[in-house]
Amino acid sequence: MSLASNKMFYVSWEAFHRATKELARQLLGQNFNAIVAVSRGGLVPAAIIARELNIRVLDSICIASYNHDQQGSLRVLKDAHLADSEQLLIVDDLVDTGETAKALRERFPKARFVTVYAKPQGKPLVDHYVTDIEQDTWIQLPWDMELAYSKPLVEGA
Ligand SMILES: O=P(O)(O)OC[C@H]1O[C@H](OP(=O)(O)OP(=O)(O)O)[C@H](O)[C@@H]1O
Ligand SMILES: Nc1nc2[nH]cnc2c(=O)[nH]1
Ligand SMILES: [Mg+2]
Repeated sequence: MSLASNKMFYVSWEAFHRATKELARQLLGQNFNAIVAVSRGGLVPAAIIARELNIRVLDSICIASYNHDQQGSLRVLKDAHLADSEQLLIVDDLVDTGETAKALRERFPKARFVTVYAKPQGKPLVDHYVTDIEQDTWIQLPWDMELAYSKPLVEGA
């Protein structure tokens, strides 16, 4: 989707931390021994989950497919070196069309794949997620935003 739809879901750092901790809670007891973070968006939730589940082994796979909100062809810029296994957890911030998730499923068929946010098209590809987001809504993540002055309502838009 594109920002042209105007529907936004704004996520604060606190909300992102809370949702990611909830994701970690869902994973408790599953005995993961390593994490692959899907860079860049998956780096922050991967660090939070690693802390909550006391996982000390992390690697990254660097994938780019969007230039801001425009989806392009998917490029793997750097692969991960950890072996595929059922104890391996793949972490990304969100799943949208599912194209990134599909590539990860092919690369790591045995691993579990989790995201914090999921839109309907990508949802069937994740093992766990926390928050449903409509397909036509753009998720604004905290690292892409800054605090800004907001005009009082009486001054009009
Ligand atoms: O389900 P999809 O339609 O494939 O979209 C999901 C992917 O898009 C974003 O990454 P992006 O490619 O923008 O790179 P980034 O993580 O570096 O921001 C997001 O972090 C997911 O990895
Ligand atoms: N920040 C952000 N990145 C995305 N990549 C694919 N979909 C999205 C989205 O809704 N928000
Ligand atoms: Mg990403």
